[in-house]
Amino acid sequence: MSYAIQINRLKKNYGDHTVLKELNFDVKKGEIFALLGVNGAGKTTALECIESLRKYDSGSIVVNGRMGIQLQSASLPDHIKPMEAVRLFAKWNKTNIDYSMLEALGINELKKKMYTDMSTGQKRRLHLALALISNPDIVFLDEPTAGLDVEGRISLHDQIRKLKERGKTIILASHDMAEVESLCDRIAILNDGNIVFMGTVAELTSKIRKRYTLHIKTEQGDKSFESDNIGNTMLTLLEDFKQRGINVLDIKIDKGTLEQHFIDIARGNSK
Ligand SMILES: Nc1ncnc2c1ncn2[C@@H]1O[C@H](COP(=O)(O)OP(=O)(O)OP(=O)(O)O)[C@@H](O)[C@H]1O
Repeated sequence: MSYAIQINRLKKNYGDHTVLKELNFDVKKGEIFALLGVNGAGKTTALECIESLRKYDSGSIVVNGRMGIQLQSASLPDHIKPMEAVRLFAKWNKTNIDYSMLEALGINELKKKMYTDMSTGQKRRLHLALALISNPDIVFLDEPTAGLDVEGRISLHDQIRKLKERGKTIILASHDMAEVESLCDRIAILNDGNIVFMGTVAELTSKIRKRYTLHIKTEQGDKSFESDNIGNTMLTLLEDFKQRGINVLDIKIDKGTLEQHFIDIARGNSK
């Protein structure tokens, strides 16, 4: 197995607040890997430790490859134009400009705009282009599509998938389960400084397919029941209502969504 990133017992405190409690995980070469968690779970801190932007207290981080890091929003001067930023980054990285990559990300269309006049989506595309200037092996994205409209998200997701096709490893932080479901090979969910789930989206999905909520409306009122075996539960309940002479007016079945399951796990409510 070939790893892009190996994290071993990574610990990070801010003063007496322990944000990462001995995290262990690996990112395989060529995969799209997501760190998920609710606000404040420690995703950005973990990414910044791996990116060498932040010191950590103990543990080890091994990175096998060159890193490209997507900037946070509003991190360029207001009056810089996209190609000025691209040339600056190319110079810093001592590399030639890959015009086909700029074209693919639609940077050419933005030529005349100043950074301050660009939309959120345009800024994110530029940030991604700048992260890719050095032709990195591993690309770090912190909430890459936050604040984008549907079209912007689809377009950026396409670009991220193309990076994977070109053999890049992508590690991203997100709290958007839908984004992760459509994009990622594996995910780690952070809660209170620990990894509480690690696996593929399919593995996470397979857990929730079993969870149902049955809502039954009767003449005596409404009741809800949680069940892993919807067939048995429904038969038992209907038999019980029949024996007690209660008239059932309506039945509704909710399947747990990935989003709900993620929230349960991320908040530590999972059974
Ligand atoms: N420089 C800092 N000094 C002190 N505490 C910090 C610092 N940066 C982050 N924290 C705290 O560490 C915890 C984790 O923050 P972090 O930004 O890593 O979380 P996150 O999962 O990325 O959150 P979000 O989804 O809101 O971006 C939070 O409680 C935050 O307040």
